[in-house]
This record gives sequence, C-alpha cells and structure tokens, in this order.
Amino acid sequence: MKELKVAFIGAGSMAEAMISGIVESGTVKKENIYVTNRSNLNRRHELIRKYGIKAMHTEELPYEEIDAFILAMKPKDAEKAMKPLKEKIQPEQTIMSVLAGISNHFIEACLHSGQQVIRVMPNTSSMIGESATALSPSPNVSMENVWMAEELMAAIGKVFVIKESQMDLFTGIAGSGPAYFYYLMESIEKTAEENGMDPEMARKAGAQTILGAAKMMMSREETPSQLRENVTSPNGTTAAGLEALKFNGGGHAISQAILSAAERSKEMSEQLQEAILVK
Ligand SMILES: NC(=O)C1=CN([C@@H]2O[C@H](COP(=O)(O)OP(=O)(O)OC[C@H]3O[C@@H](n4cnc5c(N)ncnc54)[C@H](O)[C@@H]3O)[C@@H](O)[C@H]2O)C=CC1
Ligand SMILES: O=C(O)[C@@H]1CCC=N1
Repeated sequence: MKELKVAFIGAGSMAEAMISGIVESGTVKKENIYVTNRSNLNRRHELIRKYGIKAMHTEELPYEEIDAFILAMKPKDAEKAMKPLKEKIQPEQTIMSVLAGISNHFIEACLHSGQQVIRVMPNTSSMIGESATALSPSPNVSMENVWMAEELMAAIGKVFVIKESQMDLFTGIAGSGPAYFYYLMESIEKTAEENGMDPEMARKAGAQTILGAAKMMMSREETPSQLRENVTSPNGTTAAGLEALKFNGGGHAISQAILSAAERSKEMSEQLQEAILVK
C-alpha cells in the first residue's frame, strides 16, 4: 500500500483534506501522492510546502505510473476534465471520484469501457482522519481494487461500503453533514455572546459537548433515545430545552436538511444525464 501512487485531479479543499489525512496516517508515502490543477501555481507550491507531496499542472502528471486517480474538481468541471484524462489512462487504472451527484455510470461513459470506477463520498473531517466516507464500486471493479480503495479511505476515517442508490442520502447525512454541526455551533456561539458569555469559551464547551455525545454514541450500547433520556430529568433543564427544540421544529429541520441535500445530489446527476442525452 505504501508504494501505491495516488493522483488527485483538482487541488481544492476536499483534495487537501484527504491529502492531509493520508499523509498524517502514513498509509501512502508522501512522495507517491500527486495533486494537479490547471493554473494556480501558488496553490501547488502551498500544497508541496505543507505536505511534502508532488504538485503539478494536470498535463505534467506521469499518468502511466499512477495506480489510482482521485477526481476532486467541482462536478460542473468533471466532463471537461475527463476528456484529456481518457487519452492518457488505461482501463485497468482505478478512478475514484469524490464528486457529489456524479454517478459511476457517467464517469464510465466519459472514460474507457471497463474502466475501474469507484464513487466515494468523504467529508472535510478527512483533514484529521475523522471522515465518514462512503464507497460504492461500479459492478465491474475487481475485489483487489475495492480493498485498495477501502484501505486508502480508512486512512481518512471510517469507511462504509454502500449501494450507489444510497449515495445521495449518504451525501445528505455525512458529506454535507459537518456543515450542519458548524451551523449549530454558530448558533451556540451567537447565543452565548448575546447573553454575555465569552464566545471562545462557548465554542470550546460546545465542541467538547458534541465530541462527548459522538463518543458516547460510538462506544455505548444505548440508543440515541436512551442516551437522551439519561440526560433528561423530569421537569428539569433538559426537558425545557428539548421542548423548545421540538416546538421550534429542530428534528424536522435536520430531516429537511438531509433530504434537501440528497435531493440536490440526485438533481445534479439527472442534469448531467440530460446533458449527455442532448449531445
Ligand atoms: N467540500 C466538501 O466538503 C466536499 C466536496 N466533495 C466534492 O469534492 C469536489 C471538490 O470540492 P472542493 O474541493 O470543495 O472544490 P474546490 O473548488 O475547492 O476545488 C476544485 C479544484 O479543482 C480544480 N480543477 C477544476 N477543473 C480541473 C481540471 N480540469 N483539472 C484539474 N483541476 C481542476 C480547481 O482548480 C480547484 O483546485 C466536488 O466535486 C465536491 O462535490 C465531496 C465531499 C465533501
Ligand atoms: O456542497 C457540496 O456540493 C459538497 C458535496 C458534499 C459536501 N460538499
């Protein structure tokens, strides 16, 4: 695994989060990690300096040496990025795509017949090895390549192998999910500040509370409902807080956030599918 050569096409925030997690874990040698973009030279220098990896213009990549390419551009740029890629790769080379709403079928259609394509949905907590990452291989992908992808993604957090039909929902829960918690924290800080508490302190206390609750859910046998009940004394403070949360649509808001993100992911796939049919 250490000898594996991995190339990120696209040098944005998701590529950096994954590179950081992989380099930190030592799963792949940093000199075997490549990242490319089309024009931003400063960004390439920044990534070389921070992680000791190789960064270059997309055309300069040693394509034949790469075992796994990770597509990490915006979904709108995918088709344009794959045209030159097709000419430079072989069907046996693995393509992992982190692009929201872009199906394995679409990627295969843009590349070679029989291309080894694996759809992946990480999140930005990859940066510290704490992503919740879904992985969904195309049916023709070899077991060796699925294992390779699982091992590589394990470097950035927990891995879940799922059916591609569940990818939109997984994106709504875990791909976009960190943003919901950051938004929650923004509300915590704002409330603390408006009521005279130091927002820095509120951030630390709030983050520790989220971390503690997450660790409880991952290490204890109790369900989230049981854990919630354990916090809630009859007629106490938590009961009052939860009542306000329910009255103000807290549960419904979370459910709607997940479903709207999933719907957007599905819509993005459909729009691309239509664009292919029009051509
Ligand atoms: N940001 C997030 O939390 C997550 C993002 N994703 C997916 O990751 C992908 C990238 O997202 P971000 O990093 O946030 O975007 P970003 O805009 O920060 O980065 C995109 C990068 O791709 C580069 N690029 C565009 N076309 C290219 C081409 N033809 N060849 C090489 N490089 C090219 C751009 O220069 C830029 O460096 C998206 O498809 C998104 O759906 C998936 C999971 C989570
Ligand atoms: O907002 C987006 O489209 C990307 C995909 C999941 C998280 N960020």
